[in-house]
Amino acid sequence: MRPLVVGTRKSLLALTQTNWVVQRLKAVFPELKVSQEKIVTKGDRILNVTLSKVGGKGLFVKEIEQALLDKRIDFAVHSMKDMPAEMPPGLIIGAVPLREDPRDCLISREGHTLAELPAGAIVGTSSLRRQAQILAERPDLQVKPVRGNLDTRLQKLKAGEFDAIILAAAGLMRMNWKDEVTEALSVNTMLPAVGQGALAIQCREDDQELLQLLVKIHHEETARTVRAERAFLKSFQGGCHLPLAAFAKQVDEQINLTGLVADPNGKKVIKGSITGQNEWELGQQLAEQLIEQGAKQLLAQIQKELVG
Ligand SMILES: NCc1[nH]cc(CCC(=O)O)c1CC(=O)O
Repeated sequence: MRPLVVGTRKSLLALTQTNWVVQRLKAVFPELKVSQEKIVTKGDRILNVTLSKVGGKGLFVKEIEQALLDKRIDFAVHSMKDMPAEMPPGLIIGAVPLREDPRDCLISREGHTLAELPAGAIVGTSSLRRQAQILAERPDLQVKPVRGNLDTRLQKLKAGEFDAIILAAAGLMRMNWKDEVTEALSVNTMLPAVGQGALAIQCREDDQELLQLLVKIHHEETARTVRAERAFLKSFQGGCHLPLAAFAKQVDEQINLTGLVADPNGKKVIKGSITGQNEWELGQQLAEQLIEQGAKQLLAQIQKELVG
């Protein structure tokens, strides 16, 4: 095998995820040589701006995809949830490793769970998906935006800017920060983002040599569940940063997919579930089910408010 170059963002989480994948490859192929190329993405350069105002998804992957197409790098490790529904021609997700904990976690300064937070407490999140579900459960709380990398957000919490923040369990686990977690929120209370907790290893679709290595760290059950979630996302042309959530699990050979579209203030939540075999059909059918309940109009209205 030729020496490989892996492209990565330079955030602590991106580096940790990339190293995890490289270690797993090296465990299977001890002779493998992999060097690292750090890439600064638009999302990294504008960390102080609310993502929903600048177009959301895709911000963290564009420059990396260009480096793949230019052959400056051979593969890249992304958080699946940062991947837009569509991918540029010539690139594919070559492997999806075993998913980490898909849940969201509450981290509160004084150790209060979501149910225990006092009325009026300030919860930091810039995700409309998290905001909507928190306010649906606890309309008496306040939500304030928070940006920055995981480490920055934890610092802001400790500095007293918020009473609690919400972060993906997966990031905290991978960083070895699970002791920070006050409460892992059930997927019933807080339906995760599409692909949350999973990684996407992206490469050129004609790189057979590399694809043969990547199958060794592929986890098909994770890939199936994520396909169902991404099919749901794609049905809403969901490139954007909207209050949309989906989570799938495999039960026996069946996939059970739950999806949600909500109003950012949590007053309206459209939610449904579906079970079946074919991931793409499930995602589309569930989307149709929610569209019949008004999901399209709700998203269109939110999009208008974000742009306006
Ligand atoms: N939005 C940024 C982002 N992208 C992936 C993760 C965490 C890891 C994952 O979900 O796979 C995070 C941080 C967070 O949302 O708390």
